[in-house]
Amino acid sequence: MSGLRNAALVGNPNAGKSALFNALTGARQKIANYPGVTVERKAGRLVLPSGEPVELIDLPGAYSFEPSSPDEEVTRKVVHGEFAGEATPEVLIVVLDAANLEQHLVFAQEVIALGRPTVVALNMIDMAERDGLVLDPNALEQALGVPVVPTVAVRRRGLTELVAAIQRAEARAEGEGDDHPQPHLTLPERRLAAANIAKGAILSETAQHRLHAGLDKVLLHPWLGLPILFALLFVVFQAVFAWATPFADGLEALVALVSEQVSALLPAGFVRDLITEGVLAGVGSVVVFLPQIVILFAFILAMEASGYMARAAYLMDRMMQGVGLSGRSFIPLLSSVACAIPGIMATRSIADPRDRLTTILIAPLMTCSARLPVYAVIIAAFIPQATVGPGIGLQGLVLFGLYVAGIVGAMVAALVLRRTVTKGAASGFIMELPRYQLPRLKDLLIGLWQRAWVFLRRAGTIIFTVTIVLWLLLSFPKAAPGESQVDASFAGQLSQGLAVVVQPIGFNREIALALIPAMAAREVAVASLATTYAVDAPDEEAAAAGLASQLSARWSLPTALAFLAWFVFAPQCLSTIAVTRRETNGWKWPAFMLAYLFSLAYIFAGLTYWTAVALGL
Ligand SMILES: Nc1nc2c(ncn2[C@@H]2O[C@H](COP(=O)(O)OP(=O)(O)OP(=O)(O)O)[C@@H](O)[C@H]2O)c(=O)[nH]1
Ligand SMILES: [Mg+2]
Repeated sequence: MSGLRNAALVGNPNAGKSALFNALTGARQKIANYPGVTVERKAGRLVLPSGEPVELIDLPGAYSFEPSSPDEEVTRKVVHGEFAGEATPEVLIVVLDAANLEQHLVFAQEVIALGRPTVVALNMIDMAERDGLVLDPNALEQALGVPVVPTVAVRRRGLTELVAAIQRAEARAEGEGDDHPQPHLTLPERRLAAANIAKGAILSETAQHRLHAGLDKVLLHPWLGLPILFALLFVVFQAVFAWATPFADGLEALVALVSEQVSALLPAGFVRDLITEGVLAGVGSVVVFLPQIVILFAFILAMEASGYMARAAYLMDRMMQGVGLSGRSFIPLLSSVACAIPGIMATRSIADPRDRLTTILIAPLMTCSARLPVYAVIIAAFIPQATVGPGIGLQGLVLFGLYVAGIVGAMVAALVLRRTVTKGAASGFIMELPRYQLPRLKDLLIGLWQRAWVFLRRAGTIIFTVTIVLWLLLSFPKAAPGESQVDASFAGQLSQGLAVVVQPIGFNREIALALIPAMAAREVAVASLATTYAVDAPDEEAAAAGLASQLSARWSLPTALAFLAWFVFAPQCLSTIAVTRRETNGWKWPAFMLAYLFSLAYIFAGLTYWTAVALGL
């Protein structure tokens, strides 16, 4: 063979190929702790102990020779000698992550089966040791039929042995025909073999490592994984209602007590009404949902800290591919459960611009925590506290349904967008799973405190301000005797036009009135309704009744259901629109987002209302 001898580093992403390449050639390839760092071939020079130079090629990581992304395509072409201007590598150096042996052996077998002179670098031995794994390189060598050299690329351990093995392989390449191509196994066969080979090569593992591997077997099971995820989410929403009720009742009683005290202490008039009808009724009606927010986030934070959330993204990947997105969109969408704003910012990690735009456009459909008070107050007012099965509360079930409606809406929207406005194919997704960990109580409490604080600060700023402005607009001008105060007020008159528009979908005037200030923040809808009914109450006693009982007395069930459907879709949040403008550099996409979400909200609220009316609910 003429020219320089050559050898190529192949293996799964994040195995340490580039780290080995740098250590062997003195190059400075970028290495980083996530898969997909190297995306093109890079060549360097390695001098063998015999003094002969070899061209060493660093390749992008791949999971198989059936490429699913452009970087994997590069790997396949180079190895098969189809890469223009590149000779077929004589020697293949398979790099394995010793701590993820079973996973990495799947592709390794495919490489070895080519029958080319091959050397296996059993890399990251240090990580395996840290995990409590003791490996037997000889057993691995026997099973694979090629030399295996343990290495720690970043500490240059095992490099001399590896270079010696490469030299022997180059010598074999000269002889040619030493290694025989092996029969091609199918993917399931290779998976099974990988499991067996890994088992044979692992001398001992700690109980903890076994536990974690066992957990993954169940939680990531192709059939069981998703049902377990959904069952878990179901439990979360049950808990949001079941556990929060006593605390929410307590808070509500406290707000009522303060309101009573204020009424008793202050003389009747402007200030007293402002405090009781505006601040306490309005802001108080939102603050009582603090326990629910805290419970929801306790679950989310625990799932994140334990390492389960990354696995949920992994599970969702297939489903996301089905609608033209990848698992990479999962984390931004999941953050949107807290709030669409950090969710939309998190899309910066999505490389494909169309993937990213689609994710931004559907992020507001994920149920953000600002919607929780809206949902919760309507559910408390209209859905009985019944159980529909052993331990399954109807209220929690409805809440779960609303979250699912948001997710389904987002997926359908993505599907449609990917076929129309943001046309394109799904891009691949790879993700290394983090270690399982018991969440630390202190971190959990800090996280919860931060969430609670964000919620309370919103109540004390945006919601407080908007509610006071609304109260002023509702309270003036004063109604003539016999006339309704809301009818007579500025706010009442202002909302008249909107009331006509939303009347066909079953919304009454108070809802129309609530929709405008709720653009500032969704929770304001609750505060606004509470303030409106407090101002409108015929007497003190009616005014003091909680918002839920006011609603159940004044609204029909179809109206309440239509209101819920509206909030699943409506983009009632100016900050989300603003952040979309910033992230997409213009008004085109936020305008599009507003238009399609309001249309969906109107259509689904209307459908819900008229279906409910037709069913005689
Ligand atoms: N502890 C330890 N870390 C290693 C070892 N080898 C590589 N790493 C680290 O593992 C990470 C991945 O290494 P890379 O060399 O970028 O992996 P790669 O196989 O080139 O990955 P892609 O280019 O994505 O295919 C980096 O953070 C390295 O510092 C090792 O032997 N021990
Ligand atoms: Mg690399």
